[in-house]
Amino acid sequence: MSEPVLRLEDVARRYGDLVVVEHIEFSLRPGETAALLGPSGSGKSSLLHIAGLLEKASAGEVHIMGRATSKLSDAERTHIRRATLGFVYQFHHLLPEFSALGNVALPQLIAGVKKKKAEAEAKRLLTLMGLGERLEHQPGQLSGGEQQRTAIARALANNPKILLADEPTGNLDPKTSDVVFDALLNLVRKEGLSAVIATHDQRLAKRMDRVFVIREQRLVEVRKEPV
Ligand SMILES: Nc1ncnc2c1ncn2[C@@H]1O[C@H](COP(=O)(O)OP(=O)(O)OP(=O)(O)O)[C@@H](O)[C@H]1O
Repeated sequence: MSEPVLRLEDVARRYGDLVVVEHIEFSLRPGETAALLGPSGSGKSSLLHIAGLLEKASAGEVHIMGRATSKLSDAERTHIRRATLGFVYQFHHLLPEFSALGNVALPQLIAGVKKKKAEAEAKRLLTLMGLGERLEHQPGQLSGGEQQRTAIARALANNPKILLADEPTGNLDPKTSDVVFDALLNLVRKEGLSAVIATHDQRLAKRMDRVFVIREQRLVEVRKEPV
């Protein structure tokens, strides 16, 4: 069996006296996709932020590609995050003055990739997301679903190993949500990525390899049975 790309070991998140989650054990292998379900306020975003090294756990350890991260400096955590992780949020956070191509190329340019190569990769990803005809459109000229597909392409632009998505279709109508979710899963599988996707939508969750739910501060694997 291959080593997990992501492992949470006895992780807890507390805010003062409020225990959001505790004793969280989770591991994800290369190429696996996992859905993260749970009622509003149960801690899905908190867990994704901890797994994505955006926040520190109150207790426990986060291993990324086999490396324990809790004792690393902020700079080292940022380095691992940029090299290994891609993020998609409910709201796309695209830069309005840049084209779709520019938005997807930008993280690569920041990482030091040459402009021509960055734009070629941006074009490849946007085309895979069905936006080959929309490369020069600015976010304001794109539909909500197209904006979110651009944000997904941007999350994959630095060739991450793990995609972390927080309600990536939560802001879309059901039909658009299906189209965007399909595009997301297809791209994740084609690129051989692992992914954790927080969602309220059990129907979408069932299309992932594994299904987890946060219940009474704990993470429970429910697989594909009804939650
Ligand atoms: N910075 C903070 N300070 C205090 N409490 C916080 C903070 N951030 C989150 N919380 C609390 O932690 C709990 C979990 O929040 P979180 O955003 O992780 O839940 P969620 O499952 O993602 O919710 P939703 O589905 O509504 O986005 C909530 O009760 C929230 O109020």
